[in-house]
Amino acid sequence: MRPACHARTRPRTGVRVPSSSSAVNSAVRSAHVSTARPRNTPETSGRHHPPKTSLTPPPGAGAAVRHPDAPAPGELLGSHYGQCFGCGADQAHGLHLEIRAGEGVDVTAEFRVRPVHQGAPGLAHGGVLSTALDETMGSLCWLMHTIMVTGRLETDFVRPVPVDTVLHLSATASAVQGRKVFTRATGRIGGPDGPVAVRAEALFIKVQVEHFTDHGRDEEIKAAMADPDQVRRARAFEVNP
Ligand SMILES: CCCCCCCCCCCCCC(=O)SCCNC(=O)CCNC(=O)[C@H](O)C(C)(C)COP(=O)(O)OP(=O)(O)OC[C@H]1O[C@@H](n2cnc3c(N)ncnc32)[C@H](O)[C@@H]1OP(=O)(O)O
Repeated sequence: MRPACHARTRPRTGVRVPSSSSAVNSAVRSAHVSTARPRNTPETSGRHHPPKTSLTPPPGAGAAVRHPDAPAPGELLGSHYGQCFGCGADQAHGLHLEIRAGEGVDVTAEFRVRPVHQGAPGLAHGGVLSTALDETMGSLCWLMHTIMVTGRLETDFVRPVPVDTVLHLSATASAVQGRKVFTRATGRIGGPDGPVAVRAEALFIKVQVEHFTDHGRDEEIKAAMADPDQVRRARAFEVNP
């Protein structure tokens, strides 16, 4: 049940489509690239959170703890919501991640990049790769029996990921402090021990189920609450925080 929005900021009007590869090259070369560093202030970010260091667990943060009723190691976690872009089976263009529990507070998953996930020709879109990492880290909530949402996510894109590549994902929760859960993830290509193509660190914030019911669009919330399986899961979270 997570919102996934992509705002297109580039104006569509007045864009010339180059007709040859040399025209493409010159269009690329002449693109204006700003070197100004964005300021991260309450005015520009909307919130007053320290940027980089907030992904590093502070001294005194505790270890993430595997819930006694967490899925067994190797068990498929299943989708939390059929329409989820990351794990839902009902999303035609979604990532269809099937995520498995690890032995600690960790998970693994595989993601095959499809043509609908392209950014550059033949290559996965970086935002899609971030989504795969985000979803994998978000699924750690099942191992801790807590509900959490992404507060901050930082991705390193180390290698390009071609279409049809299987990205071998793994994620772990490194620490917990109050409502903050510190996580990290990697995506490898060529096998589970292959070279790292993408990696991320993220800060998840524990929330109550009202985070979704208060803010989600009514029709989806009503449908989700009418689904007995969703209700069972939401209740399980509330009685086993
Ligand atoms: C029916 C139900 C079914 C349920 C299904 C479950 C599905 C799960 C799906 C998973 C899908 C996959 C996952 C997805 O895609 S989840 C979708 C993407 N994420 C969101 O939409 C979240 C939107 N943001 C919010 O709602 C609020 O900002 C939240 C809830 C995150 C915090 O607002 P809230 O008012 O509650 O808390 P707070 O502001 O007092 O902050 C608390 C603490 O956290 C620290 N902090 C906060 N933000 C940041 C930041 N950016 N950098 C650094 N630090 C940050 C903050 O400093 C403070 O620290 P401290 O002062 O305590 O030290």
